[in-house]
Amino acid sequence: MARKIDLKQLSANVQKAVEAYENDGDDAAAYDHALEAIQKLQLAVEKPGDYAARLRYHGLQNIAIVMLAEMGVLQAIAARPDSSITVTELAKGTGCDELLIKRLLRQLTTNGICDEVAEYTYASNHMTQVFASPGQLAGFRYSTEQIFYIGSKIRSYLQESQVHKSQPVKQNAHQHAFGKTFWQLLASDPSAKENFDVFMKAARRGGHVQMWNERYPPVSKLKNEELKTGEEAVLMVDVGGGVGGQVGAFRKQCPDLPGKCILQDLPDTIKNNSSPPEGVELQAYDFFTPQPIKGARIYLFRSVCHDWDDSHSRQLLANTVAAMDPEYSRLLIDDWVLPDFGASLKATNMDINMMIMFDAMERTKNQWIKLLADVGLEIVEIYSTPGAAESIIETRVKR
Ligand SMILES: C[S@@+](CC[C@H](N)C(=O)[O-])C[C@H]1O[C@@H](n2cnc3c(N)ncnc32)[C@H](O)[C@@H]1O
Repeated sequence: MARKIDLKQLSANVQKAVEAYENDGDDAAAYDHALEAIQKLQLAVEKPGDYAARLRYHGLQNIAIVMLAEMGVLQAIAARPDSSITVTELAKGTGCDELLIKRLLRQLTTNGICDEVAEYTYASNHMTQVFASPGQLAGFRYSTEQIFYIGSKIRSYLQESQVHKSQPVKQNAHQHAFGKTFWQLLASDPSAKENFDVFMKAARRGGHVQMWNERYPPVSKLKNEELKTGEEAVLMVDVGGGVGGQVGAFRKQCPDLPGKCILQDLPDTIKNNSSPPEGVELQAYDFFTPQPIKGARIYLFRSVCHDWDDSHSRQLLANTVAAMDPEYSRLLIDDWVLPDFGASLKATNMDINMMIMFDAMERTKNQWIKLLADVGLEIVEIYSTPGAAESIIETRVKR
């Protein structure tokens, strides 16, 4: 039965939502509402077959972006923010084939990633500047090299594993495709490892990411607390903190608070960290072993548990819980807290990403409560910022 759709109402909704966004471009909720209204209208207008084709060929856009980035074309356009550039100039400047550049840029301009201002002449726009940045390009490489490859094996994965029939997972989809876990792959492939670290360090969700300390109001009250002092006192440990963007931002915000700030990650990540954050100590640490830093004020796990299934998450959390001072320490999780109804596409994308990479997941509030209780933690408060993807879950040792 054909659905009855009130296009007039949907376009009136768009107008209203866009006006609200125009009035306050910094209002994250207004931004989300505007995009949601536009998407509803687009889906109401678009014919199902066209929508299916759009999704089917979506990956080709990622492929074109990666090719143009490898060729240096995207960066060359972005390097000229105030003037246009012809295909002949691009071919000369990059040493790449003119016809290939024309074909790939035809694709990119239809997507608005740069502008076609005259025949075979292109200009950078606000999208080009962001898309050509190292962090975004690392993200596109990750999607083509990791996600697409797993996608090419997903049917054989289901057939062999029968996970969809609730069979226990012996291998996750990444292992099935690559013959190794994601972490083993990074350990054996320095270029994939470097790419992943660049991706993680960047504002990978398009510049809307706020650092944890901007989304966790109690940071501003730390100065009023009686914090531990002395050589051994530790203010914050960023566990599995990657290259240290989060702990670095915190140290910068609170340079005068007593206690060390420590960045922990796998030995290779620590060894390869060429620009460690100022005022932060680096420590190689495997979070499946006992936490060596006892009684820190804050232990942060940002985008860590979502990489692991419940059993591994319990192990890695328990290692730090054992090191906490029950009165003084707080363990913070910075991850998605999914709603039980009406999850966004951003959230569901990340959940499926975690499923195929790690047989892991983004969790709902009830799933977090259960997982944290299993390791002896209780939730003090969940801080969610409008427009931000993840929430900060503040926990303490159960009383
Ligand atoms: C998704 S990244 C998140 C990085 C960082 N917290 C952030 O939000 O940008 C997960 C991090 O966990 C680290 N990791 C993976 N296995 C680990 C282990 N066994 N011990 C310590 N860190 C580990 C990875 O090297 C990576 O830096």
